[in-house]
Parts: sequence; structure tokens; C-alpha cells
Amino acid sequence: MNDYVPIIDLSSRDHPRGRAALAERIGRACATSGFYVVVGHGVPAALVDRMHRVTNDFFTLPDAEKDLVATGPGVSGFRRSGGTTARSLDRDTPPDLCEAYAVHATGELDDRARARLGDHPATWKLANAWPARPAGFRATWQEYLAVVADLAADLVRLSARALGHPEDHFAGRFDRHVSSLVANYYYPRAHPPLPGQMRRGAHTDFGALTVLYQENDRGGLQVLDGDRWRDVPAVPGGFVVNIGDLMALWSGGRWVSTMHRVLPAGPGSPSRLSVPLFFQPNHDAPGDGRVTAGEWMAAKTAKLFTAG
Ligand SMILES: O=C(O)CCC(=O)C(=O)O
Ligand SMILES: [Fe+2]
Repeated sequence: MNDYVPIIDLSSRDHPRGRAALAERIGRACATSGFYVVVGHGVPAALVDRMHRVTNDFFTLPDAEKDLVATGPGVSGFRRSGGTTARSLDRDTPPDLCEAYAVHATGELDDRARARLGDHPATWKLANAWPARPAGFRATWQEYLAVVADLAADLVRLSARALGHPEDHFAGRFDRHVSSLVANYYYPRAHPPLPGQMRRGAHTDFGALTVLYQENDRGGLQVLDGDRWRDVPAVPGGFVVNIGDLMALWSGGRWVSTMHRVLPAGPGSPSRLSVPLFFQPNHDAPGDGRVTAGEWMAAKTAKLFTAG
């Protein structure tokens, strides 16, 4: 595509010399747009296909069945409304044109262990809510979360190296990570959007790093470059990676957490599915110096769901 969102082939990441070169490229991307697309990442295509299939099948179930795993608040389990993402930056818009479903890496812990994950309400303190259908949903999501979190952890190691630290510099911030695996389902619609209404409104991600699967041929994701919106390429088999607010803060201002959005689609357009893994550190990891990482992320998430 362009130098703003480079495509980075990770297939040399197991070789020492390969890692040095990759860290260099990642560092450049994170200082420019905060976005890059990875290929050669090693996540099996069959797993991604299975993830796509069960997730799409879930969203096409009747609403009443999906509501059985609607736990709220925030996105844990199913939400008929994925919220109003632009509110995370205090901009008021009509609600996003999407449904969402989410689980958390911590959502399988017992109640007592989850209660210890911060002193404030947070989605990662809720138990995961798994739908009974389609068959294989839970096993597929758990496998995908484990495999893509491993990839994200390696990208964090390369990021540490790119910032001039030892690769394990951030490791202690992720040994109890509260990552969230989300599916955004942008449903087809018969009528046009309201003025200012997006599939996802303009926002920056709140966590450390996001690894995003997007349906190959649908498009719509854009990233801000100065005052101009650029399309992010949907590379078959690739993932879009972007850093969130926390990694930008940890970089001491050298890296950027950049605004992005998902454009609305016209009447008659097909649905679009995207699956971001928000790789989110331990709740008590450093935030912006005033609040912890957990407080930073929980405050932003809460804004998405405040009634306007
Ligand atoms: O659907 C997409 O392509 C991106 C969604 C997104 O930015 C998000 O969920 O944070
Ligand atoms: Fe995002």
C-alpha cells in the first residue's frame, strides 16, 4: 500500500538477524502511523477460517438467542449495540452501526481471582459468557485467543527492542494480562446512516497493542494521516496491527496511538466482520503517570456505553 501503513513479513522472526531488522521496521511504523500489517505471522489459516465461520454463524443467530449471553456492562458477552466509540475521545456521534461479542483472557478465572483485578468495575473482571451454538464456538475462540496472544506477546518483545530496551523489558507487565478478544459484526442495513454515523466512530485503541483480523474483501477501515483519512489495506491472510494509548505512553512520546474509524456502508452492502485482539497489560501496569493501565482502559471503555 503505502509507507504510512507498511506490510511487514514476520517469517524471519525466529532468527536473531531477522529480529533486529523486524524491530527496526516496526519502530519506524510505530513512530509514523502506529499501524502496520503483518504477514508470515505463523497463525494457521485453518484456525482463522474456523474462527471466521463460528463467529459469523453466531451473529446470524436470532437476537433472542444471542441475548442469552448478553451480560453487560461494556462489552463482555454479546451486545446488540457495540457502543459509541467516538465518545471515548469525548466526541458525540450517533451510535456505531455494529453488534459486538467479547471474552477476556481473565474471564475463565474463578470469582475470587477476578475480583482482585482492580478496585473499579472493568469488563475483564466478568466471567466469560459462552454461547451454546454454533458447535465448536468456545474451543475455537479459546484456541484463537491463545495463539494470537502469543503473536501479540512477540510483537511486544520486538517493540521493546525497537525502543532500545531488552526484549523482555515489558514482560512483567503482561504476566496477568487482561486482554480482550472482540468480534465486531457490522450488519447489513436497508437505510442509510445518520449524519456522522460510522460502523465504528473515530477513536484510538486504549490498550498496548491490537491484532486485528478483518474480512478480506470488505474494506472500510481508515486511519488518520494528518488531516486526511487513508484506507488500511485488507491483505488476505494478514492482520492489521496497531499500538494503543498505553504503548504510546510507555514509549515516552516517541510512538503514536493513531485515530482510526470504520466507514458506514451503503444500503445493500454485505455485513462485515472484524476480530480485534486487544492485548491489554496487567491492570496495575503503568498508565499515564496519574492512573494505572487498568484505570485508563476501564474509563475509556465506560465512555462508549454512557447514554448520550
Ligand atoms: O473493524 C475494524 O476494522 C476495526 C475496529 C476497531 O477499530 C476496534 O474495534 O477498535
Ligand atoms: Fe480500534
